[in-house]
Amino acid sequence: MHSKSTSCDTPKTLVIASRQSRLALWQAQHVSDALQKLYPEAQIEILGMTTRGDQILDRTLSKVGGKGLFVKELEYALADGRAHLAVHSLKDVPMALPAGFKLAAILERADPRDAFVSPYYESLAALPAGSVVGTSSLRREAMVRARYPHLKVQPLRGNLDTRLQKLDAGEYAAIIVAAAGLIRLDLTERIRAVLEPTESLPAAGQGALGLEICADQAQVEAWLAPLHHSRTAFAVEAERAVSGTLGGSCEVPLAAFAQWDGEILSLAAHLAMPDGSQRVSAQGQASPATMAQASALGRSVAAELVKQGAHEIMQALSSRTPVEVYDAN
Ligand SMILES: NCc1[nH]cc(CCC(=O)O)c1CC(=O)O
Repeated sequence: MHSKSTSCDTPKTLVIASRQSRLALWQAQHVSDALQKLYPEAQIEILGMTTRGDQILDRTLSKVGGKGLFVKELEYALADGRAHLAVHSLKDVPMALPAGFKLAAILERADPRDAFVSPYYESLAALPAGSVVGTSSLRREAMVRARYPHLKVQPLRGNLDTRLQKLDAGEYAAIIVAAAGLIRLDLTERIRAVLEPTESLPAAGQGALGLEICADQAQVEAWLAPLHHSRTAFAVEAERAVSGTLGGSCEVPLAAFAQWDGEILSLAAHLAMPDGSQRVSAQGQASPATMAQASALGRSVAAELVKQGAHEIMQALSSRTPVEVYDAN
């Protein structure tokens, strides 16, 4: 059970639920360090867990599971009181959390960009015709196929270390992964080129971490509040609203990226067919002062995508043969 909160305003113990991949554990440790700094007296523990998504990595994940597969076990630990919070890559968190859970804090975003990794070539543009690029993200696949139709895209599964091993084994000429993951794992030197948002628009939430708790744990929420970074939270709220409005899941090649310039939040989004054949895109700007206003920005950009034919693309996508697109990190 959760230790009953008393009137003390510092925690005695905080247990962080985490998946067991190297990236997930790094992220949990990062949050643990930040909490320890805030609460030097507290005992902070990481509870490593294997999720269903991790267990069936070697097999093809059905369309049914999706992002939820990687967060559910962590939510059971929260609900049981075995852990007070769970750390997630926000990109992997479904738009709507199950009843009884909430995101208590969003941490300041790290590098949101995609990274080009190759032992052989310095950029996508330098790859000879017919080169095989590894990625299991439909968004990245659509980008490569639209911009570099002479390249081949092949699925690339597994956590970051596995993906790098497959690259080094010669299965791919290059791979595209999130810069943030490589930077966190001290693999920055593997990045040959970062892809600017104008070239590869990031996925909603990429590079940001979210702390999930039981919705009724107001005391835990208050303890986590100092870690909340509200400019990041507004940006990712706008991005996630695009995805939420379109009914986006990890099966959808949707990009949504919001960036602050002074008091202006600019949001760009696009939805593409993975073969690069069709694409709708939209932008919007606002000066949100509340999460609701940030979300409204996302909904208006989504509405523009719909006007341009997003539903037709979604329709075409859903009639494709399901492919494995999800990667565990
Ligand atoms: N899709 C899996 C995933 N989820 C979070 C990250 C990286 C870290 C982040 O975006 O915060 C990755 C790896 C990748 O996309 O290459």
